[in-house]
Amino acid sequence: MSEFTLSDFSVARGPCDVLRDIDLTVGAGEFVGLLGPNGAGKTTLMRAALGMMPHRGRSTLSALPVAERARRAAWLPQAREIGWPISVEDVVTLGRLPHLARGQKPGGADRAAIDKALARMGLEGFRTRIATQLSGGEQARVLIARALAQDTPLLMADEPAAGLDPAHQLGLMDTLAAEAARGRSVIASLHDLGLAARYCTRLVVLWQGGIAADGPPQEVLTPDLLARVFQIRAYVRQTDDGPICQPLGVV
Ligand SMILES: Nc1ncnc2c1ncn2[C@@H]1O[C@H](COP(=O)(O)OP(=O)(O)OP(=O)(O)O)[C@@H](O)[C@H]1O
Repeated sequence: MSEFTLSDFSVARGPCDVLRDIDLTVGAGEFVGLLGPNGAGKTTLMRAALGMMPHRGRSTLSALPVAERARRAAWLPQAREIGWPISVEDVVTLGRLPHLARGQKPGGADRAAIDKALARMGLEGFRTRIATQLSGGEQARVLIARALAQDTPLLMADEPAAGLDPAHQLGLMDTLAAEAARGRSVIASLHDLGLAARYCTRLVVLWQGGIAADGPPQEVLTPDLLARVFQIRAYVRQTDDGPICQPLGVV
């Protein structure tokens, strides 16, 4: 089942098209790593697809009424700062708002989703902490937990691993992969090609306004693509632990 489709999708920022005539469909169970050098349009694609930015062409998400969109897609933006001095539990509870009628209090199913999201991000001991008093990486984990608690068929995340320590990066990628394996669609922009190769079921590479490559990691991360798009050479191997991609140098 397709959770998300873009057709003839173009986005202008300033006088130029950043994305031109993109066609992309993401199905249930896919964990898509959205790759591309700085400025390739990864954030633009996700924000415009969600209807947060004007675009031409069609996005099945932005076509939905706002309330329905929030039940279909959770969004984790690149900026990870939490603005209000409220508890971690209250921040994560905000993820349940799309499922509540106006003025309705969270019920048993909401509490269960909140508890599960806190546990997935290793935040049970942080419940009552004031979110603004946490470290940058801890705040990032709280916002990821909020997106998980939203419990939507689609999860879109802009550089979710940025700022996390190695154990929490791996834990996060395990979590996102598990969400996809359970039938959700996950789209995450990533700069870490190693994490992308290891965890994503599919990589979509944006470059020069279009899709330069789209497929399983081992088919996408070729020496030619790495040199042409990323200007790097890398060690890429299939191992018992999955594909490994370690950048080695600039070409
Ligand atoms: N307000 C703006 N006006 C004009 N151009 C913009 C504006 N915002 C972004 N851009 C340009 O749009 C292009 C795509 O930006 P975008 O943030 O989507 O890239 P990205 O792939 O997410 O980059 P990064 O990896 O650096 O986060 C960039 O060239 C950027 O300079």
